[in-house]
Amino acid sequence: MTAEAGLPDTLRDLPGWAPDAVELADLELLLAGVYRPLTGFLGSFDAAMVIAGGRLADGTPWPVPVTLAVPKELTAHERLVLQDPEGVPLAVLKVTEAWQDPTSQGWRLAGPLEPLRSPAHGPFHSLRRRPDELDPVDGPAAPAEGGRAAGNRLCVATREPLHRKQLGQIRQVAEQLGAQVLVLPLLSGEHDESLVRALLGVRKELPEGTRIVPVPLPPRGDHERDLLLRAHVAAAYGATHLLAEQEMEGTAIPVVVPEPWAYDADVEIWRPVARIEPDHVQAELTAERLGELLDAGEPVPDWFTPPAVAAELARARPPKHSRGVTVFFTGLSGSGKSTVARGLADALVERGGRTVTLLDGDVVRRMLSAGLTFSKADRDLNIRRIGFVAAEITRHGGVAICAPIAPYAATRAEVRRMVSAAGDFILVHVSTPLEECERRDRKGLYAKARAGQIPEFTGISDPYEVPDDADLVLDTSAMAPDEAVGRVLELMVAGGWLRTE
Ligand SMILES: Nc1ncnc2c1ncn2[C@@H]1O[C@H](COP(=O)(O)OS(=O)(=O)O)[C@@H](OP(=O)(O)O)[C@H]1O
Ligand SMILES: Nc1ncnc2c1ncn2[C@@H]1O[C@H](COP(=O)(O)OP(=O)(O)O)[C@@H](O)[C@H]1O
Repeated sequence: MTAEAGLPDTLRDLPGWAPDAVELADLELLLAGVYRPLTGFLGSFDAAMVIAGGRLADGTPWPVPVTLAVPKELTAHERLVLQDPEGVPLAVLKVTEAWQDPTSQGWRLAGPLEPLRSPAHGPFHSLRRRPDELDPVDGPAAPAEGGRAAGNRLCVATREPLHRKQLGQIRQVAEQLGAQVLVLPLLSGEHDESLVRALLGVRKELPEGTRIVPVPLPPRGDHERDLLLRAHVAAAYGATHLLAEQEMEGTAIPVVVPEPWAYDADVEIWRPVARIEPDHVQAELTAERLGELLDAGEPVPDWFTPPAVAAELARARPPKHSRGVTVFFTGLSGSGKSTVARGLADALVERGGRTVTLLDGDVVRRMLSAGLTFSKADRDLNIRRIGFVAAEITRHGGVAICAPIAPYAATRAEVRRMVSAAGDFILVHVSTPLEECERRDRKGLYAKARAGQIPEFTGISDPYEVPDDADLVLDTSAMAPDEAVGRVLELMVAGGWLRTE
């Protein structure tokens, strides 16, 4: 793969590489100066020091390894063009080190970056700002009661919408610090538009002059290091304080933990708990209860969150009966996947109210995956393709029914992750024993496999990893097809994906 035409001649012959989503976010932040003092991807020594002790090799605190994974073939080059997923060149990496990750053994490239152009798409791209594009904090805010510190900027870096409680807390802390507020919606690739819209929707509830600047910062899976990184990002954007839910030592700028607030149901107002009369009723809506309301399509109460936020919450997590869902059947050849999947698709179409797409194993092999073999690599690719299509169907609120063998647990888990980012996922293991499948031998394939005419035949000469995470297990040797379909429908009704008839 070489970089696209349109590049300066000197770069046109360089190899190109499209980093994954987290690396691209890192690239954008590196190029924008948000990750200063970092100017490129880390080498082995820096990465090891960061992982072990949260510091670069020169002792500078840095919380997360910012690294770039590449295939081994790309490790022999001195320069590499980094591209977005569509092949648009973003930067040139000047390779200073090719190294192998000691845990995964995967290859990494380190080195400084030379920007070519800024990544220029994604929802709300027009709101993005480099730190140097943000106005400096203008002097002291209009002085209120007594001496306020000059030039304070309070950063609220969030992956969640702000409800009435957080809005009250932010107003209180900003007032105490005399600070301008900077809200950084942290984009992770999932429901980003909803998050930004929900935050724009409450701008008028935030102190005047509040800025909202989306920043691509997917979570790293370690709460503490995530918070440390947020503090670095906030500092790069000129923040003097970071609002957080927990105290933390060693942050780039001080963390401010707001005092607890609650809803005083007697006077119908959110306020600091310390200011609520002891005999007044305090109300809260737990995350769990909020999820239940959204799943059931019930309104989120106005006392909890402004209507603009409630509307975005409902859009990001629609009621289950209209939320996209993938029903993924897995099992041996002849176990009954196609029969039950087809029966389920028919039953759903008959009930109405849902759009249904059936991605049967055999049909996919003729269409999406024509030409693929039954090697492990090709089976995995086949399942990933099915997962990609199912995730898109799910994202658009449809029901995707898939019925491949999908013999490998890790690949099924990958599909579960892809789909779950877009909606819901139900795994049905059609567990009909091999003897029964072989007895049925509808296509005569088992006989051929036993005769050695089909190498790598699942269950005979190729593995099938039995799922331990199935939401439903169906042994069709002991039930009629209608009953098997009925079981899946029951599960979908019980789970709220279908309304009771
Ligand atoms: N070697 C080998 N192993 C398993 N199956 C084989 C093989 N060769 C051909 N077939 C036929 O292909 C169907 C399975 O394709 P899948 O796409 O579902 O398989 S996989 O998920 O990619 O493993 C499967 O269809 P089903 O019987 O519907 O499962 C078989 O008919
Ligand atoms: N309860 C059942 N559910 C599904 N199939 C059944 C059942 N009982 C018998 N069968 C038969 O088993 C065979 C299963 O084939 P198929 O649905 O193509 O399986 P797969 O897609 O897993 O290869 C069909 O001939 C079907 O009629």
